[in-house]
Amino acid sequence: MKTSFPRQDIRVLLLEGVSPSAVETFQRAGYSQIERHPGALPPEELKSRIAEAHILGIRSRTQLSADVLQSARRLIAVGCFCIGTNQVDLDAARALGIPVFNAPYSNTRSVAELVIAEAIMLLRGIPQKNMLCHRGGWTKSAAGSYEARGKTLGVIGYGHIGTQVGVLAESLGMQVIFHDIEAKLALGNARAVAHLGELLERADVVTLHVPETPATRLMIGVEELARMRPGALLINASRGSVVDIDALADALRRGHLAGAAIDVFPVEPKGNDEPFVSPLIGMDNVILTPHVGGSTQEAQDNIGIEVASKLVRYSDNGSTLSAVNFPEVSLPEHPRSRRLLHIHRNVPGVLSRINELFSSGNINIDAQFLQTDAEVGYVVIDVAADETQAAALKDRLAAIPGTLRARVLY
Ligand SMILES: NC(=O)C1=CN([C@@H]2O[C@H](COP(=O)(O)OP(=O)(O)OC[C@H]3O[C@@H](n4cnc5c(N)ncnc54)[C@H](O)[C@@H]3O)[C@@H](O)[C@H]2O)C=CC1
Ligand SMILES: O=C(O)CCC(=O)C(=O)O
Repeated sequence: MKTSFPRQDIRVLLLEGVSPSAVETFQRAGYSQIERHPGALPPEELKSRIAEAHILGIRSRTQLSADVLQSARRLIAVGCFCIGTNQVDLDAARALGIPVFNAPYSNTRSVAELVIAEAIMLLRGIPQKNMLCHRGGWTKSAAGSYEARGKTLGVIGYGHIGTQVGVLAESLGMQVIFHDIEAKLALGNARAVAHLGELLERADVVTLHVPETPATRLMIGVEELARMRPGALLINASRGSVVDIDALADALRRGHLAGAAIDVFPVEPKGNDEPFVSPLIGMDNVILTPHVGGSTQEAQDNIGIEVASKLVRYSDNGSTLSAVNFPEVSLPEHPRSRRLLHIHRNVPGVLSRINELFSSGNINIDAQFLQTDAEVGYVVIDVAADETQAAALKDRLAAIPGTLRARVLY
């Protein structure tokens, strides 16, 4: 397997309409083999395409399972051009020596703005009024229409997005309560509640901002919906797996909830040419959006630059800073040395074999960096060697038992 290349030989595959700003970032760094697809690929095509790619960029729809990743023989890194990384089997990627990067803040504000807009629209009953006007009807009435001021917003998951939503909601005069599994600094006048049930019982508007994890799967089901106040509103711009969508449809049909705004679904179309199917279709009091919480020009431009820069930095320099599944190493430049990267299973004996290789060969090490986690070790070695010597060293490193990936940087 060839794992060391000049930049112009590195193949970058960008799926799901990743922003052109990513392409420009790669090009500016000297990468020329960049392929960009507007949608996600079906599993079999994905497998055959990533077998040839060295760097892969995806958004939320591409499922990188352990099985798919097995096909990625040449892959050196994955970039999730979004916040969520639940679509990637991160452990499987790590076990193959593939770091995964994301953009943890670039679309935070976009999601928060949409959520606040939806809260106001739902409180005013605008979705129903809008639909009726489209059908030639007219409901000029204040019934069921409320100001946001003075209402209680319940934020579930008080992280980057949840806190932004809270700050914006307070500026409208809303009272903010939140529930999180971690102890969180409450911003402004926001208050943590004792447990999820209390939040559901007190909030006029409940908004979800948790990641997809085993614990958040179906965290809002029949019982939780029943605990919400009659006439309350639910907003979900987190992940579709978090809400029992059939139970939600039932609560809306029965009038227990007055409305909902849903951006994420248990099953989402792979691209804009696939049909969207949901039990919520046809409900006038529900705002349905096609997973666009983070889809603004500003967010996508920033994400493109941020994630592509991280991938370029890893590819050119070996830095794994802010990788979500990998030992993090922030590396200086290496202007006068060849840099060798060695990723291995963190088992006894590998490091001594590496050091032995250099000492027995009488090779001068300019600098060495090491970071490990429970499963993976990442060693970076700068040596005074010419290109041929460095390539030979890389081959000998790759032959050490336990090696996952070995690379020499140009
Ligand atoms: N609709 C869209 O386009 C977008 C959706 N998202 C989704 O929003 C999620 C949240 O994003 P961020 O705020 O940036 O993440 P974050 O990691 O900053 O915050 C998540 C918060 O949820 C909390 N949490 C985790 N498990 C929990 C549980 N079981 N119960 C209560 N709280 C729990 C965490 O402690 C953390 O404070 C992302 O993971 C992603 O799935 C993110 C961006 C765009
Ligand atoms: O815009 C996207 O592709 C996905 C946005 C999202 O859900 C995320 O950033 O986690």
